[in-house]
Order: sequence, then structure tokens, then C-alpha cells
Amino acid sequence: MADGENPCALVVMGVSGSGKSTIADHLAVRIGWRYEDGDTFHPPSNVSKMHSGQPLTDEDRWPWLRAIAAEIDRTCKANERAVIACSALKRSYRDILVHGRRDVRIVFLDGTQELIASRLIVRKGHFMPPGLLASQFKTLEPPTPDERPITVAIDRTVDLIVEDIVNQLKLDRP
Ligand SMILES: Nc1ncnc2c1ncn2[C@@H]1O[C@H](COP(=O)(O)OP(=O)(O)OP(=O)(O)O)[C@@H](O)[C@H]1O
Ligand SMILES: O=C(O)[C@H](O)[C@@H](O)[C@H](O)[C@H](O)CO
Repeated sequence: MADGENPCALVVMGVSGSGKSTIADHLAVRIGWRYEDGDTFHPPSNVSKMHSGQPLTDEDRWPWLRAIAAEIDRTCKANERAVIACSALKRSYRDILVHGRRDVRIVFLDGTQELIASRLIVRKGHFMPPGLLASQFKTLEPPTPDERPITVAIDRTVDLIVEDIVNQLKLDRP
């Protein structure tokens, strides 16, 4: 790729409803990597808390982020490749996941609260209530250029978003 470092993990980040699971899953199929849903690393207490309409605190999130970071390290060490959907809303959260690795890249799903709310209203069967969206935006610290994020606008079809990511990634063998 452009900076001479081929990634072993892509962290697809953004607020609840920005499309992390959808995009990460399609992207993984497109590039032939494994897909991992970061929500499966939450302890049950975190899921119950969100389900009951309460936002998570930093203390709730640290163990969850450390578990995902360990999975990223394991994946890369095993010479595997994974696309991981994980909200990673704050810089300090992403620093735990990336911890200086050049082979872990951030993909930021960028969209307005209005658009995302309209998608969450019609989403069925998910533990995350749409009412938590405002707190997600309040917590969000969009990635800064030094994080080398791949930023994509989400007001398009899934296929167009995935192709945009693939083009920006410039993988040696997409
Ligand atoms: N580009 C898109 N165009 C239209 N609908 C989309 C698009 N991307 C995702 N969606 C829909 O928006 C909703 C939210 O997407 P998804 O569940 O993937 O988001 P998420 O970020 O993983 O959410 P959460 O963090 O709450 O799990 C879903 O119903 C999904 O089908
Ligand atoms: O940090 C957080 O607040 C959580 O990770 C949430 O973002 C959820 O996991 C997700 O968005 C719902 O599926």
C-alpha cells in the first residue's frame, strides 16, 4: 500500500447506527478477510446497560477495548487478517486498539445525526436503543489526520462505501 505497510486489521468505527456491522461485513467479504463484530467482546453487563438506555462510561469500556486489542494483536501475530466493527468513539479508545501499530488502520464512517437517526428508527432486533444516539455523538471524537484514518461518507449505498474504502486502502492484493 501507499505507505509501504500492509495492514492486518481494519477497525471500522463510528457511532451506533453509522453502519459499522454492515460495512465491515461487506468489506471483509470484498477483500477476503475475516469479519469480527466488536459488540461480541462486551461483557453482558455492558450490553444490559445499553439495552436499558444508559450510555457506557470509560470504566465500562476499558476492559472491552483491551479485549479487542488483544484479538487484533493475536490476529496479526498469527498472520491473519480481520475487519473489526468497533465504535471506538474517542481517541483514547483508539489508542488502546492501535497502540502505535502501523499495520492497524482506522476506517471512519462519517454521517450526520439526522441520517443515522432515520436508519436507527427502522432497524429491528438490536439491543441498542435509538435514544442513545445523542450521547454517542457527544462522546465522538472524529479521528485526526495523524491517525491516518480512511474516512468515508455514509450517505451512499453499501457497495459504493465499500469500494471507496478499498480504493483508499490501496492494498497490494485487494
Ligand atoms: N449505506 C447504507 N445505506 C442504507 N442503510 C444502511 C447503510 N448502512 C447501514 N444501513 C442500515 O442502517 C442500520 C444501522 O447499520 P448497522 O447496524 O450496520 O450500524 P452499526 O454502526 O453497526 O450499529 P451499532 O453500533 O448500533 O451496532 C441497519 O439497519 C443497516 O441495514
Ligand atoms: O462504546 C459504546 O458506546 C458501545 O460500543 C456502542 O457504540 C455499541 O457497542 C454499539 O454502537 C451498539 O452496537
